[in-house]
Amino acid sequence: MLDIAIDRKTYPDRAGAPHLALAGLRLEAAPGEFVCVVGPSGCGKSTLLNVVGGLDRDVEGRVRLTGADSAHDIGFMFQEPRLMPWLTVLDNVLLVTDASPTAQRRARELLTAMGLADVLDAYPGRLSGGMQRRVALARAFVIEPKLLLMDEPFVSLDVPTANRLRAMLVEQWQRSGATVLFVTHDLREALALADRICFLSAAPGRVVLELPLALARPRAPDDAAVQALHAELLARHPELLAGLTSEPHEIQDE
Ligand SMILES: Nc1ncnc2c1ncn2[C@@H]1O[C@H](COP(=O)(O)OP(=O)(O)OP(=O)(O)O)[C@@H](O)[C@H]1O
Repeated sequence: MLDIAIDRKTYPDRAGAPHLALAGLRLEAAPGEFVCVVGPSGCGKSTLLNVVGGLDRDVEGRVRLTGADSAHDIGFMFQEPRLMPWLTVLDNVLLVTDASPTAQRRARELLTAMGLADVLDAYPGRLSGGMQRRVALARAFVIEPKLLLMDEPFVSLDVPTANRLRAMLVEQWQRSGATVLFVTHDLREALALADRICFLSAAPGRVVLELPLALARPRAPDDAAVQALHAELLARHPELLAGLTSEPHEIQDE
C-alpha cells in the first residue's frame, strides 16, 4: 500500500550548498501495518514523514500510496499537539472534518474513548500536556485515515501518561485498520508498538535493518519481553543503536 523510494533529499545549507538529509531510502508498508522508524537525531526521520505526507515535495524519488484517494486519507500527529488555543476541544477535532453530523458523532465518540467527554467545551490552555495529546490523537483518527504519520508524538511525557497514550493509539489503530508510520528515537517505544521496525543510518538516512516483531499485544516499553528483546538487540547490533536513547526525558504531567 505504501511504497517509498527516496533517491535524494537535500536542504540548502547556510552557504546555499546542498546538505544531504536522505539518500537511497527504500521502505514499504502493508495495509494496516504498524511500522516504526528508529534512528539517531538528525538522520532524517521528520524529513521522511514530511515527504511521505506531501508536506515537502522538493525531493528526488517517489512515494506511492495505493488505496488512498486524497490527502484527506492521511492523518498526522506531531511532537507538539498543535491545537488551536481559541477553539474548544471538540472544535479542534472537528477542524479537520467537514463538521457533518457523522463527523460530529465520530469526534464525540473518539474523545469519549480517550476519557475527554467532560472537557469537550474546554479550551486547550486549561488541559494538561497529556490531555492535549489525547485531543491530537482523536483529531488524527477522526478523518478515518488510511495512513497515519506520527512524529515522536509522545515525547517529553511522564512514563504512565505516555504508556496510556500508546495503549489508546494501539486500540484506535486496531479498530481503524490504518497503516501507521511512527517515528521515534526511543527503541523501547518502538518495540512496544510496532509490527516491524526500520532502523535508519545516521544522516543521510536510509534503512539499514528491518526487524519484524512477533510479540503479543498489548505491550508496554517496560514489559519483560520488550526488555529482553531490547537487551538482545543491544548485544547484537551495538553499532546501530549508538546515538539512540531509550530513556525518555520526563516531565510530570497528570
Ligand atoms: N528546513 C531545513 N533546512 C535545512 N536543513 C534541514 C532542515 N530540516 C532538516 N534539516 C537537516 O536535515 C537533516 C535531517 O533532519 P530531520 O529533522 O529530518 O532529522 P530527525 O531524524 O527527524 O532529527 P530529530 O530526531 O532530532 O528530530 C538534519 O541534518 C537537519 O539539520
